[in-house]
Amino acid sequence: MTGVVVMLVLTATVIVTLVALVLAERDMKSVIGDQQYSLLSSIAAQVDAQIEARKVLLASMADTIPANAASDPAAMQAFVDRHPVARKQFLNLHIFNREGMLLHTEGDHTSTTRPPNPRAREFFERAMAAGKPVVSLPYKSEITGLPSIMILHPVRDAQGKVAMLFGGSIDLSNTGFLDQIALQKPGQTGYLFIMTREGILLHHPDATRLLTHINARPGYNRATEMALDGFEGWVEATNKDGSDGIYSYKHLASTGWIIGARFPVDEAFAPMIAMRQHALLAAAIFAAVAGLLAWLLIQVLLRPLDRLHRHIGDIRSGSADISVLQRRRRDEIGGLSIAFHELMAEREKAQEAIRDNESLISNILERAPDAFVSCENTGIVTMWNRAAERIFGWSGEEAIGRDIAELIIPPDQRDAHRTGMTRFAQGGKGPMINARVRVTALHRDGREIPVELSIGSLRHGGAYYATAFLHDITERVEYEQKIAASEARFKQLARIDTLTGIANRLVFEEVLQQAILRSRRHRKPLALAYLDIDYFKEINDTQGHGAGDVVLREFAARLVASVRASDTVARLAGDEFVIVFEQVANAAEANRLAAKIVEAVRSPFMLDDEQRKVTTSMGVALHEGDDETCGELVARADSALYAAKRNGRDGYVVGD
Ligand SMILES: Nc1nc2c(ncn2[C@@H]2O[C@H](COP(=O)(O)OP(=O)(O)OP(=O)(O)O)[C@@H](O)[C@H]2O)c(=O)[nH]1
Repeated sequence: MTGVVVMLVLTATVIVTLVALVLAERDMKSVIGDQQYSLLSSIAAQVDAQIEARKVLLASMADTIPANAASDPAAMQAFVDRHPVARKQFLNLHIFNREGMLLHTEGDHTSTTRPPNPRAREFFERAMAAGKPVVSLPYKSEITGLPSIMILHPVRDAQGKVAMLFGGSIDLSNTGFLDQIALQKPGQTGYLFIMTREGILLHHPDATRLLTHINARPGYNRATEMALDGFEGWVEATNKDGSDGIYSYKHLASTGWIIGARFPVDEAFAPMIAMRQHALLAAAIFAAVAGLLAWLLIQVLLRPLDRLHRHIGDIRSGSADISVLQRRRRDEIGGLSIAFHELMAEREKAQEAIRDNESLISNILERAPDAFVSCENTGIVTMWNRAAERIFGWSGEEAIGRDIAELIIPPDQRDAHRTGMTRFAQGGKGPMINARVRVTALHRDGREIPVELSIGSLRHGGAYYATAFLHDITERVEYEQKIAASEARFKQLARIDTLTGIANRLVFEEVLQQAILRSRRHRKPLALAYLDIDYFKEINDTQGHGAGDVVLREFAARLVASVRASDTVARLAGDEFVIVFEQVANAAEANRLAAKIVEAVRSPFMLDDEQRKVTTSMGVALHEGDDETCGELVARADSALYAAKRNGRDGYVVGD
């Protein structure tokens, strides 16, 4: 954070400095340009003044020039000698006739009578027409070979007619005419130059370019084009060598020439660049100092926060308790300490509650009546309570850290167990999770124990655990087995007549129904016999109920012994019995069977070592595959029985 603050201070300082520099440089450039143009205007005024002064000088001399000066060199010489100033101001003084023929030259004492060239001719005519001094176009001096100009003044005779032309030539390089200009060049590397409005250079630091056109060099300079178009003022432009400069242009009032100045940007802005470097350096130093101060300030401000941080670390490591927090401070740190103290106090309380809960849960699990086992998803046991020790025979110490499969899973179930654990480890729940199932577990001694298993899954500390309650149901299974055996006996009992041991009414009804169906299917008749012991009540009454029971048992036994195994003998109630004969060929066979049974009963019964004659009456009904119901068949057999009774008992009747 401190670094961020320092960086912010540094960045802000640099940005402010750069913005200030950009604004200052823009203003400074404007100042330099304006200054440059002012200087140039002043120089232009000086040049104008120099030309005007020479014009005036020439005019004043022309007024006093001797009339014979053109024809008498001595007179001309004497005249010039009387004007030493003119000798200094002009390279040569000349006298021309009206046709432009040079009549006399003073200075180098050479003379020529050559007629003027067309350009000179035009210049002479202009001078004569003007009637006042005029300045020539620049030309190359025949004497010096240097750029020169000439001021020409018409000289009039007594009649006011132009008698001759008086001229003074000026060497633009050597007469000191422009020396002052050169001295006022901008900076060290800047320079001044003069060109005609057509672009012919009259003055330039590069002497080879004199009297050549400014655009004789290939390339383009926007400032030059602007100047040739009449621009006055200053402008920033790139020259033909690719170098930037500030260009100023001013037109001379006297000649229309353009005086220009070039000030290279490198030099013009050198102070500004230096100032920029100084400013940036100063800004950097300022920023560094400000950043350092900010850092120190932050350190001081953060010291209490550091202390708080240290205290929190001590509290976390356990080397201090929450009382070390400085809650008396009346600042933000104090507020933070109070809030943190409260938070820690609440946390400690919550942790204590969690510990209590964990201890309670641990105790509950440890003392649970059922075995509680937890294991990692690899099967390694992590918890094993007392009930697990008791039920499976392994102590907690022995079991924890071992594979649950080795401890309690019967060998034939281990493959299935491992498949389930692998699926659990891969995140799948499997059908066993959250289900209550009855399985077999293994005791340490090899016994298989039936258990009721409830498996759950638990995520703790980023890992998944399988948890299981195993309830030993050995006693329940034994009890259930006993109940099942008892119930089986009770069915059995429900289907047997307890006194005689033969089928009861329930079985009879089932058997009859099935027999009728079979009879219809196989188209074989069946016979139903309905029997009743004759005068049975009398036996009970005379010899007691026990003797009656003996008769009933013996009677049933004789019936069973008299029929085929596929036939069914049942006692309906009291002394009433029935026999279902399956696959009876016809009524004749039914008669034969009935006779055989009646005969079998006739043999005396042994009651209390006494013989007693017992007889039975029997009604038989034949069923031959029609739609007759069980009830209808029984009713027919019953009425046949009554018919037998009516016939005097101890006999049978086979019904229609
Ligand atoms: N000892 C004994 N007697 C029974 C039992 N069930 C019914 N009885 C008796 O059997 C007798 C049946 O008599 P009935 O069949 O009505 O009359 P019966 O004396 O046999 O006369 P008929 O049938 O007309 O020859 C009744 O006295 C019943 O109390 C039993 O399980 N044991």
